Amino acid sequence: MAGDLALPLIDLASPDLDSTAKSIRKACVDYGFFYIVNHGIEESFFQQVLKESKKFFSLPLDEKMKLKTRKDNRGFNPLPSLTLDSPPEVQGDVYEGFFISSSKISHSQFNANKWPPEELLPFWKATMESYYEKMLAVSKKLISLMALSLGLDDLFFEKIGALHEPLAYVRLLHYPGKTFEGSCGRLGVSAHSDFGMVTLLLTDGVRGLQICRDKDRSPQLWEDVPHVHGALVVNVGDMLERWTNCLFRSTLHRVLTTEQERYSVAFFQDGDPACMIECLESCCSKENPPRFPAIQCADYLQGHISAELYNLGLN
Ligand SMILES: O=C(O)CCC(=O)C(=O)O
Ligand SMILES: [Fe+2]
Repeated sequence: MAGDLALPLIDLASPDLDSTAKSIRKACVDYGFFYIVNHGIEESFFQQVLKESKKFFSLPLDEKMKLKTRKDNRGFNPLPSLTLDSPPEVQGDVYEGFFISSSKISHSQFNANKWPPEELLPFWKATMESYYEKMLAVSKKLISLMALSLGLDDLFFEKIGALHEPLAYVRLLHYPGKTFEGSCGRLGVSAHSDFGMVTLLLTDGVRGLQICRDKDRSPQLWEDVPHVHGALVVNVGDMLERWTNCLFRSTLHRVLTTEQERYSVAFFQDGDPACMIECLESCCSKENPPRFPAIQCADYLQGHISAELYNLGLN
């Protein structure tokens, strides 16, 4: 039976950094999911981003397909989205998406952003670029609080280069609701954990997101993550789970198909490909030795990013 979860709510503007760090640590250990409020982003801007996203997904399919994502992992992916291990009879997840990354950095294997024509959507590019920059700043603040929560210097992840030229993405998601025939028995997004450092998720109030706190429990228990007005949902990704030697949890989550259309916007902070991911000393001991060898972020991402491209039917 699924139920509503009362996830921890963290106030990013609290002057008491120690207490904020403690709450973040507890949330990352207990759930790997929490809300942040007072992150500095106006609700009206969230509404603008969701409105622009809706305008894009409302364009005719041939217009959207002009921006189809290629090997660069940027642009449009049409509905339905296939998963890596989908058997042929499975028809894929019921969402369409759009990926945007940094306009400044061009890591060799990744190209430039794709944008819908200005004549069609005049404020689109500016809105999305601004959202990307704002999310980048919030993710950095959050990661510095996470570092504090681990007994490290607040700039620890900056100093080891993890945030120098980070690979990060805004992913607009549209779940079509009952306008799409054939949702029956399918999921909006199949069960997965995010592979990066942290994800910041903006939701529009339509239900659908669920988490499974114990993936080994049988049967699995899926709990609803309700929308909280003005808040962003944060989740720890596999990369940070690895850094913290599994102290922080990268929790399984999924999205149900819904009657109503649903829009969400995820921001994935995946770290700088040049940095090393190595279990933190403060998370290891004689009794709890490192569970993972050190790995360069680029090598770690390789498998995941190509898996992601595979998901989009590109390989
Ligand atoms: O749309 C949502 O609520 C979650 C999407 C998600 O989990 C993802 O894009 O990784
Ligand atoms: Fe996710």
